[in-house]
Amino acid sequence: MKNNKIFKTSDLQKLDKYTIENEPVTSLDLMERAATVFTEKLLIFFPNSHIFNILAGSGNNGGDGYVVARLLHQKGLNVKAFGLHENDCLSPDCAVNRKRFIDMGGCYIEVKNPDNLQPDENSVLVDAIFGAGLNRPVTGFLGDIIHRINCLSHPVVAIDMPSGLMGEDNGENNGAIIKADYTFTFQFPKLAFMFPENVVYVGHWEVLDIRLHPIILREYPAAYYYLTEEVVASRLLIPGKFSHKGTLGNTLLIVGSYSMMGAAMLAAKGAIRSGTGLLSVHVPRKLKEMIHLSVPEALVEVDRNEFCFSGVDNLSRIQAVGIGSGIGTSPVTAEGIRQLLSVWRGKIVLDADALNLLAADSGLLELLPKGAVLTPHPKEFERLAGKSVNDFDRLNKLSTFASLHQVYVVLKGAHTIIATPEGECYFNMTGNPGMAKGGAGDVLTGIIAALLASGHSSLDAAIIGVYAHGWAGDLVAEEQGMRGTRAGDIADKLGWVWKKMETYNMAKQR
Ligand SMILES: NC(=O)C1=CN([C@@H]2O[C@H](COP(=O)(O)OP(=O)(O)OC[C@H]3O[C@@H](n4cnc5c(N)ncnc54)[C@H](OP(=O)(O)O)[C@@H]3O)[C@@H](O)[C@H]2O)[C@@H](O)CC1
Ligand SMILES: Nc1ncnc2c1ncn2[C@@H]1O[C@H](COP(=O)(O)OP(=O)(O)O)[C@@H](O)[C@H]1O
Ligand SMILES: [K+]
Repeated sequence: MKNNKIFKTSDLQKLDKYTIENEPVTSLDLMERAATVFTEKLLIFFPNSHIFNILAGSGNNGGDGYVVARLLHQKGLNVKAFGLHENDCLSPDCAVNRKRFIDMGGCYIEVKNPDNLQPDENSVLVDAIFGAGLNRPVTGFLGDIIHRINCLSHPVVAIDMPSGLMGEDNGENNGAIIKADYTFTFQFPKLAFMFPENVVYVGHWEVLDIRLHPIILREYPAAYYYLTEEVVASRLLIPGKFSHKGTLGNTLLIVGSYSMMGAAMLAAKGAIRSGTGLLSVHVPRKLKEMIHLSVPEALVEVDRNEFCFSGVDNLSRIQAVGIGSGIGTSPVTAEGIRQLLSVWRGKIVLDADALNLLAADSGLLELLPKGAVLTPHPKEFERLAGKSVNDFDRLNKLSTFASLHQVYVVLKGAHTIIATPEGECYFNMTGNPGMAKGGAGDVLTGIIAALLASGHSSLDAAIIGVYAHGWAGDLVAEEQGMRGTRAGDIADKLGWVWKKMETYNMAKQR
């Protein structure tokens, strides 16, 4: 798990230095390696383009740009490099590579005035002005250049980072930032790529492996991680030959109210597809038949109240509770939750209205068992933790909230974030906008509850559940497109996802 780290861009120099000293490799060769994988990727995305204009700054990002220019030139492609240097103070590797490009007859144009930047028609622009070395907002000459590039209609591909974007916090970044269509970044995704507000700059991004030293990647600390199939699948518990419904956990879902019955069914469908031995669904009396009909495998437990949740009596055979989807926020339900949290110290996942009730009464928050999993979307999280000024601020609030209350918080979004009480955050990489539909979150609650009941820790249930849910959504989108994706389809595809993870897991064990 610890290998998929999102380091800070300011740590990059140390990772770089360690690699250079211990591989060993010269910094020039490392630059050559990085620019080579970038060029390969560029040509996959633009195989039929013959005109490339490289926009090169004065640091090592610019150095990469000059190497890319040389490699494209060597392939016989039409390349022009624009030198965007405020003075002639280039980094040593940038200077060497600019010279190499010019010496081999490459077309080099030095731009001293933004108006003189005239890219070729139909060219692909490669942004190599700034990368990870950016340490202040871009203004002045280079700011004007960036504004000018953003007004053009050419496709823009950024090397490592869109120039002007800080790796982490852009809250106070009022400088110019390149709006790239693609960003091919080195070794690990940068934290800023995870934030919705930066998608306009980063575009579609991919990580390129430039083989920084494996020891430093493993040892160097990070607080942020991203999820991959390998790390997620390895956490999934596989039922043994002699497992039976009694050993695979009994999940209790407390879901639904008279006006929100669909949420109950979707959560139940998510759970029943996620390996729980038994599923009990606690619903108001009015919903009893619907659960029987839509999820016949579930045991249905009926609330004393006809229309909404008001309390549970017997939790003795339950391994995990999932509560919230469609329960409403009536005072009766708030009292029911208080009663539940006063007695239940085991595994629990809380979603939707359960979170809204916690937000309305901090006394309830204090009753949460240690290690509870909360699955808010951004609005629900705002109710719990207050407004955030930007995405980076929200991330900090998320971490603080998880540590303060000793809970795992799953902040749902395009890159759902799982924040732990220890201050770590895991970013999910599966899922697609087709999942932005009512009910998708209810399915997730069911999945996480079932994973908790079947023996997974809170962290593993959250990580596996989020990843699997997004993957199932991707499979649905592949088959029938994003527009037609329904929340229920996500639940139906889960079987495939578990099968793939189990196969992966078993192949690893062999
Ligand atoms: N290990 C890896 O992953 C590898 C990384 N490689 C590549 O190196 C890139 C990082 O290179 P880099 O450190 O030279 O920084 P880069 O972004 O080119 O900036 C240059 C200089 O600009 C300055 N500056 C900062 N902000 C400014 C501003 N607003 N306006 C004006 N000036 C500003 C600042 O210097 P200062 O002015 O502070 O002295 C800074 O040092 C990385 O993104 C990747 O492409 C690969 O080649 C090999 C392996
Ligand atoms: N653009 C997106 N990319 C990936 N996943 C998404 C996207 N939009 C929404 N999702 C996922 O869909 C689910 C929506 O959940 P939620 O907002 O709680 O909906 P509901 O409450 O209606 O069930 C979350 O798991 C979220 O991560
Ligand atoms: K760049």
